[in-house]
Amino acid sequence: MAKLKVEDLVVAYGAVIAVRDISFTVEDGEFVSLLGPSGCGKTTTLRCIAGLEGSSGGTIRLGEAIMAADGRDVPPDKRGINMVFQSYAVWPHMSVFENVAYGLRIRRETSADIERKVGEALKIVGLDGFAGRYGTELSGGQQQRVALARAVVTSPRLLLFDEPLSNLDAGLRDRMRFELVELQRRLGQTSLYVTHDQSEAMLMSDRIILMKDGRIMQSGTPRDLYERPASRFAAEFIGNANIVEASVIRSAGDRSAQVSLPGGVIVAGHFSRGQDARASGPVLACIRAESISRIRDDETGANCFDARVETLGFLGPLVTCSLLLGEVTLRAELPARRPPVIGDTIRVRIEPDDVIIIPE
Ligand SMILES: Nc1ncnc2c1ncn2[C@@H]1O[C@H](COP(=O)(O)OP(=O)(O)OP(=O)(O)O)[C@@H](O)[C@H]1O
Repeated sequence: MAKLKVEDLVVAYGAVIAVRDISFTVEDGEFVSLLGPSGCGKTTTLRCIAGLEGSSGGTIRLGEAIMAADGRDVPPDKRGINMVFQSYAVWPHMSVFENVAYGLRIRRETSADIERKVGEALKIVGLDGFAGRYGTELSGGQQQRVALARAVVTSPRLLLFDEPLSNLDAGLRDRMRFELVELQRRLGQTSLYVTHDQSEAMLMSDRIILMKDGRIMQSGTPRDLYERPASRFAAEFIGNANIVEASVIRSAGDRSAQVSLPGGVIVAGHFSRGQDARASGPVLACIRAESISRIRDDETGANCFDARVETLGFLGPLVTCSLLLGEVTLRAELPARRPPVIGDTIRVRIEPDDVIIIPE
């Protein structure tokens, strides 16, 4: 296992620049996700690290070794990196045992070692007892486990995942997310994971690198990105955010300010990096659906408002509704136990700390 260091990486396909000068590290044993919308360059970055795509500029280091520099790339089979694909890529004409043993046979390991290592890898992924089955005799989830066993059996220095769970049905995908992280933690395997699914990245990652148009927009722990989005893009991509055009009118100390929204004033207590609670002017206020709570009709204080219920949808434990506050419509999620009715005026509160001010 080793630390991955990517510096100023550029990948161009002719005139199309897929990755624009990005830098990041994945520490030894860390699980990091590249997250972003379709076409943002995450798969290209991953494939370039694997050596399946050439770099056009920048450096990729794994531990002390240089994998790519100045457009010169080490071949994929010399990198000590394994990759798990969305398509499983399990060979149907080979048994599970042979699928997993393949990388060890290429390395000319002894039969005894192959037997032992394949046995251990199949046990790790919960497939002991399946060694003799063929690829065609396995479910999608089982095939994905074979792909995982094949990836870990050679103890690579780095594991790469390209949307490995997106072909599985919702229930199995949920289970495999937890299993995969549990496996990664147990093996202490340095891992880089590509996904466009924000909840998957939030659930699984030590750190998330959020990409857009070939660039890194923000990186940090899932909590950092959720609580301190640095841009409208980050606020909208991660979690349920209402984004409202606003203007800081008066500072209320170093860490909070009064902010005017269409039809009202709200106290904001959270300022994203680069935003100063003392500076006035146009900004965006980010209010997450789950930070709006219903209170008693007679409650007063900072950020207590009357709101008219305009739409309502049942989500099981919660109802999702649009609320008209002043002239602003906000999406809120409220407990379903005592649901409001469309047309009701209800009293709500928004914690000042849950109002995040981001650059316009
Ligand atoms: N072989 C190629 N030739 C030309 N352009 C390419 C090639 N592969 C990718 N691109 C372009 O590079 C950009 C980044 O693509 P990439 O596949 O890395 O995005 P992505 O974020 O992984 O998207 P997705 O989630 O849809 O796979 C896109 O604009 C894509 O059209």
